[in-house]
Parts: sequence; C-alpha cells; structure tokens
Amino acid sequence: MIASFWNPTSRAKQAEVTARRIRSEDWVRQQITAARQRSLALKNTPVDALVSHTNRLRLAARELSRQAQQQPAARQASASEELFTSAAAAVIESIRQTFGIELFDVQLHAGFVIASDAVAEMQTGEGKTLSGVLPAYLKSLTGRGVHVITPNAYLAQRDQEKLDSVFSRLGVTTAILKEQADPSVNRQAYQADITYGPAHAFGFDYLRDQISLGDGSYSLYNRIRNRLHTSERIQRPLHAAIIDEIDNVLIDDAVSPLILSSGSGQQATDAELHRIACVVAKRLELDCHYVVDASQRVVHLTESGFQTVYKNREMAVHPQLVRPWHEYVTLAIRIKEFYRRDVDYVVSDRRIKIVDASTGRIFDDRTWSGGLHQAAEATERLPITAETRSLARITRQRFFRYYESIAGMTGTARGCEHEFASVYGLAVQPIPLRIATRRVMHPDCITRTMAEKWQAIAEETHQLHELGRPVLIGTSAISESMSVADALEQRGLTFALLNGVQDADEASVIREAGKTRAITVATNLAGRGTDISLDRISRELGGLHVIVTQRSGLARVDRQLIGRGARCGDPGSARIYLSAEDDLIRLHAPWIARLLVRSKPSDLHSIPKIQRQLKTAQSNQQRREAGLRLRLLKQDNETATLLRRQTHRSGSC
Ligand SMILES: Nc1ncnc2c1ncn2[C@@H]1O[C@H](COP(=O)(O)OP(=O)(O)OP(=O)(O)O)[C@@H](O)[C@H]1O
Repeated sequence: MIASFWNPTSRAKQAEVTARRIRSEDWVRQQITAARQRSLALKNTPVDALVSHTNRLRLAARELSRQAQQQPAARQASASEELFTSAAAAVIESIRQTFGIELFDVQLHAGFVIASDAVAEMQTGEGKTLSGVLPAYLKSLTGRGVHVITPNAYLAQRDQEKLDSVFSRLGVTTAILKEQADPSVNRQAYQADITYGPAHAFGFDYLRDQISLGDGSYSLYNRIRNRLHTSERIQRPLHAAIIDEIDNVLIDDAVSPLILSSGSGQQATDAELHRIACVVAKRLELDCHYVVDASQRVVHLTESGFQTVYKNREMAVHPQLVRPWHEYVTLAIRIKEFYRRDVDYVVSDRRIKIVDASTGRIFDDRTWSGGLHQAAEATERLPITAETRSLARITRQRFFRYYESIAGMTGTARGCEHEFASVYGLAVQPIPLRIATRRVMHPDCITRTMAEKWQAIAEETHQLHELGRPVLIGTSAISESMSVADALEQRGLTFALLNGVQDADEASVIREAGKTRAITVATNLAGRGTDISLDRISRELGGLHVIVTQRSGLARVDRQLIGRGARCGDPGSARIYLSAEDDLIRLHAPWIARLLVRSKPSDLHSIPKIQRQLKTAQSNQQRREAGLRLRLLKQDNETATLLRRQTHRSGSC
C-alpha cells in the first residue's frame, strides 16, 4: 500500500491495467446494451421499488467488498460487472422519471469509465453532469460516502440542486458543503451518501481534522488513529472522489498547496518597511541593480544593487525587520516586474485579490505568502495586513492521493495523460462525440501590436453583429477584457462584460451569450461550467462565433474556450488572435516577436512555420509547468519520508 502511494511506476501500472479494460470496445458495448435492457424492466417503477432496488444493490456491494480479499479475481469481476449493469439500469430510470430524458450512450460510456476509476474525456456540451450520476451512485452503495468535487462552489451548488431529486428517487442522500460554516454543519453534510463541494473545502476540512486530532504529521500512526476517532472528525475517512473538470482540480491547481492559516486581517507590524522597500524598488534599475529570471519570476540583486539597498545602514538593523532588509526590496521588485494589476491581481474593497491565471477567476480566500502579498499592498498604497500564520498545509497531490479511489471527467485531458497516470494512477479515456462537430475553425489573425489586435477584434465582432450572429470574446486577463471593451465601445457596440470585477451573475450572463446579436466579453472563466444555448435565429445564422484574444500558455485552456461554441452538433465557428506583444510570444518565444515586427502587415498571415513555432512555445510552457509540479511532488515526498523517519525514531526510543 505504502509502496504504491509513493511510487510513480506503480501508479502508472495501475493506470495501465484500468486502461486495458476500459479501452475495449466490446466491453463498452456489452455494458451499455445490458444496462439498457435491464432498465426496460425498471420502466415506470414506483419510487419505493427503486429504493428497494438500491437496498438490494447495497447488500451486493457490501458483500462484494467483504469478499474482495477471498474470491478469485475472475468471479469477483463478473459480480462487479453485474453490479455495474444493475446500477446503470436504476440510474437510467431515475433520470428518465426526473427529467423525462434518456441518457445518451456516450454518457453511459463515460459513466462506466469514471466508475472504473479513470478519467473520461468528454467534449464540452456532451452532458458531463449527468455522466457523473452513475459513478457517484455506484460508489455510494458501500455506505462510506462519496465526494463530488467541482472547481468552485457555484458549480457544486448547481449540480447538487439539479441532481438531488435523481438520487433521492433512488434512496440516496446528497448534501452540499457550506463555506465558513460551523464544523457541525459540514460534519452533517459528510454523513450524506454523496457530498458536493469545491476542492479546497474538502481539503480544508481534512486539515481541520488533522489539527484537532493530532499534530498534523504524515505519520502512519496518526492516520490510523484518526480513522479510529471518528466521532470528533468533520469528515469520514476519504473513500471515493469524483472530480468534475478534473484537469483543473488535479493539475492546474496542483502548484498551490492547501494552507489553513490564521491571523489574517490584522495590521502588519512591519508595514512601514514594506512601504520604504517599495520606494527603494522604484528607484532601482533592471540589469544595473538587479537581474531577473522572467519565466520563474525570480529577482537577484547585483553588487551595485546590494550597495544601494544598504546605503542607509540603519535599515539592516531596523527593529521591525522580520526578514533581511534586502528581501523586502526584492519582494517589491518582484511585484514591480512581474505582477500586474487586473492581470495577476485586482484591487477590490481596499484589498489585493489574486486572479487565477488560467481562468481569470478572482480568489477571495487566497493570499501570496512570504511577504509578497504585503509588497503588493504597499505598491497599491493599501493597508498592509499581517502575514498569515500557516496552521497546517498539504499539497493537493498528496490530499487527493489519500482517497481510496479518485476519478472524474473533463473536456481537456489530452496532453496530461502521463501526469494523470504517474501521479494519480489514472487512465484517460476519450469518449467519442455523440454528433460530429460542425465547428468552422478560421485561420489565426496575426497583428504586430496589441492596439492593432483590439481593433481587428472589434472589426470582426462588428461585422458578425450586423449579420445577427452572437459573439463570445474570451480574454486571458481582466485588463485585456477592458481593452476589448474599449474597442467595442468606440464602435458603439453594446456588450455584456464578465471579468469577475463586476458582481454580475456569471451563469445568467453566459446563458444569454448564444442569443441573436449578443456580444459577450469574458475572461476564460466563461470556458467552464455553464451551458450556452442558441436561439432559433442565431442557429440559422451560423451559431456562436468564439474569439480567443491570445493563445494561452496551455493549449487545453484554448480548447476549452473554443469548445463553448458548436456544441453537440450545433453550428459555430472560432478564431484565435495573436500579436507580437502577447505574453506567450514576449516571454517564451521572443524570436517570433522579432520576426513579426520585421514583417510587413500584409505578410503576417503567410509567415511560414509560425503556427508550428507557437505550438512549440506552448508545449515548452506546458513542460515547464509539469516540471514545476514534479519538483513540488518530489520535495513533498522527501519531507514526508523525513517526518516518517523522525516519528519512527522517536517511537522506538
Ligand atoms: N441525455 C440528455 N438528453 C437531453 N439533454 C441532455 C442530456 N444530457 C445533457 N443534456 C443537456 O445538454 C446540456 C449540456 O449538458 P452539460 O452542461 O452536462 O454538458 P457539459 O459536457 O458538462 O458541458 P460543459 O463542458 O460546458 O460543462 C444541458 O443543457 C443538459 O441539460
């Protein structure tokens, strides 16, 4: 058990075994046919009979897990297939009775894949929400609790409200985690068969349990002891997790550990030092006083930089210092060089709020550590808050690997197969499209400057708006959404702006984005979760046109945004815009910027190899980020090994 927890090779092997099973087309066809046949026998079954059906399956599931150690594998496999089929039949019938619809084959296919502890890659709009019902139901049958995990609280609430009646028809209870609630409220929610919530809420409750029950160390002793002391715990032992948008939760967010902290909101004792550092940093010059590594966002002072920083010798012994004086200055330089307002953070309610680079979502509950947050507050002339004190922390990789089983779904797993397999033991299975796509992908539009790009985007939007087609413009930063908004306003176009700064109801704005002549400008958060449906006229006119304002560092993020249009066989189109001043080009492929700037505007679209070069820049960026996550994982494993050894030694004394 422990060997497989730490060992990437054994995780990858586990993924390989699952992959062999779920890749078999025969297996999929047999499962679907059997489930459909059996669901006919359940058609129009009264609710109490469906509940009895569930109770029979519960007995079977418990018996199966009891016998798991004793029975030969083949007999066990056939018993579990039988359980799969009967559970799928019940789910088909409950969805039929609740919504009056039949599950599509692709949804059953995805459901079987997820129930087999793998990742189902299902294109946007193919019905992932209902695909998650079968695995959640199946895993709940042992009575040990299932966590359905979403990237944010809004999606958790939406899905729990939508699916509660499907599950209650089957005699299965659901609940939602409440943020900032008293632990007793969430303790109750964890007693439900299925508990919905955002990833961090499950992680923080896990950490709260660690604090209240022990020293929070990784020792096996503590973990076993925690399993025994169930009455004091908020959570039950981590059993099964089904994760929506699994690449976002397990991969994109993996670099930010879950840190339970205290002490926020108070005034910092070293506030004055941050303010002085900010003034000093403004006077220092790049390459003279300091050098930077832009890709890592690191700053190093030069000899001349050190001398300038310590010119006033009293700063070196200032009584309020909580770190060496020059570190205050390098923090302020990092903010000056790498962190941009309305891109990396926003200022709201006189506070710095961090923005998620890949979605544009604003985090209310996160702060940068090590004094960086305070440096940003000083730069923005805001009240400087005390650094939070970390009470307990865990990397997301480690937390999710504590579950006995994890699985999930996403539209964008491609490119992450290796990481899913080696870190989490998860195989990825693409689910075929239900209806072939009709999306028209237009060639990229390339400009030399940002200003030219905003004008080109406004021009194309204007033309399509005149024709009556809806346009969704997806930007990667809040500041970009403002630039697009300015360009549209100059042309007198009316649009909805969704960039997290306004309090608009995200979901209702996005839902309207498919209506005739609608123009919606949104940060990438529009890419996840909400359905955009077309009205009759916009469908006849060619559907939603999606504009991507710049290639993201991750191809997956672009695919997610493009996938907002032309869903489920609907008409639609998309175009990506690029400029020599884009982040991807400026930071990671400056040679492309030089090439573009030297070229005549009329030649920009025909520069050979540029697409290939951009793809390379994207893959490099992807590799860099994967490397960073791997380094974190290694560090985490080393710390854990050290702690285990220490505990072992003190135990044997
Ligand atoms: N079997 C079905 N029959 C009819 N309509 C369905 C079926 N399954 C899903 N739908 C509808 O299709 C739409 C898309 O479903 P859903 O939001 O689950 O897709 P998705 O794959 O999660 O999309 P996204 O990637 O945007 O989150 C919803 O309006 C949903 O009600």
